[in-house]
Amino acid sequence: MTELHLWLRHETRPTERRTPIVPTDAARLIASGVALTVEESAERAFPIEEYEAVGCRVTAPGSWVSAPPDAVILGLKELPEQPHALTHRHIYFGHAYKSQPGAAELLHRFTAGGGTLLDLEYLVDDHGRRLAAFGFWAGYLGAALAVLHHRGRLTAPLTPTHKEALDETLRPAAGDTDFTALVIGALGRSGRGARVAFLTAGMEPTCWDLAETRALDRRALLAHDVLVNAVLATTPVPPFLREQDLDDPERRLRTVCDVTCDVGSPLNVLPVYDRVTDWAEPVRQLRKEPPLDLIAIDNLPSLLPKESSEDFSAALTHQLLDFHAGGPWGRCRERFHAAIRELAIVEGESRGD
Ligand SMILES: NC(=O)c1ccc[n+]([C@@H]2O[C@H](COP(=O)([O-])OP(=O)(O)OC[C@H]3O[C@@H](n4cnc5c(N)ncnc54)[C@H](O)[C@@H]3O)[C@@H](O)[C@H]2O)c1
Repeated sequence: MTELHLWLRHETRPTERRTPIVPTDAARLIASGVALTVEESAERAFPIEEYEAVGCRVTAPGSWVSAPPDAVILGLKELPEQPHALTHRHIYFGHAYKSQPGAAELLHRFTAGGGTLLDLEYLVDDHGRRLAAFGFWAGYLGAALAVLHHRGRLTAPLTPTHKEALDETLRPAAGDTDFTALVIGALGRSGRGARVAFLTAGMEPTCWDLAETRALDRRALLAHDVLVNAVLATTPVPPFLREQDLDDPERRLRTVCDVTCDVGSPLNVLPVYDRVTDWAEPVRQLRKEPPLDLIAIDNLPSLLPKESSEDFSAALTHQLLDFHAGGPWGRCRERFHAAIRELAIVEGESRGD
């Protein structure tokens, strides 16, 4: 029996319909003794009544700011800008440890209030493997959008949907011509999702992972019609595509979906574009002749909010049922304290202390 009080907050992003805990897992948590408060949310893909029915306490959106001090606030994406000082423990994707824009400001908010960030990206097992992630659905959607675009069936703006409806559009139709596809990072979560989507679309992609890119065969890469990049780069490697490859008249490649979206990072393996695309305009033309179109959307799983939430929630619930000071949560806490120390050093140096 754990004495955890979780507070599931409403997401402030208007397009965010996902949630880290779905009602069936809320029931599991409550059955194990967790107190669960859930904020109402018009956007969440799961109605509040389903949480209420399994014993959650329901409260107003944004009321976490006055939650009891021992409550652990749970969400996915960014916190609102107010209040400035963060006093609680917060579980969510803070994007604050890689010098991202706004990272230092966020860490200052935590130090100002004495709160703690338990960043979901850093919830890892003893081998450093992520314990809860949305990667599979990112890859699934990335490949699905690439197929639909390549077949001339992608309509914008994109809106959240269900897997059955998406799969219906993915299945090959009369008049569709065959094409070849390559998934790089094929052994990872996103890569596996991409492979499953291609199979649903009636095709078997070429699959590359670390072993196949060690001595990169760019000619073979450019000989595919569609590329889905799903790598998680941790060290710089030679780029998969360069500007001169885009101008290569022999290039067969026509559609690129960059699930990785590492734009501007020194680890970017596709340094041939400078900004992501979005739901309103999912596709950008990188070259007219020979044509090359890019899809680089950084919130792909939100397009299948129900399925991606269900998977994520199952994995996270498993960890929340074992919420204690050590293990994966202890590592999250240590990572947070390390980030605070690094920030103090960097700011000390920049002041010339
Ligand atoms: N666009 C989105 O909405 C979205 C959502 C979730 C994740 N992502 C991104 O997708 C990427 C993959 O995430 P994941 O959860 O699948 O990671 P993962 O760790 O499960 O898989 C990454 C795979 O890439 C492979 N890889 C790494 N470097 C490689 C290289 N040089 N050549 C070939 N393969 C290489 C690894 O071996 C691994 O199999 C990450 O960059 C992540 O940030 C994007």
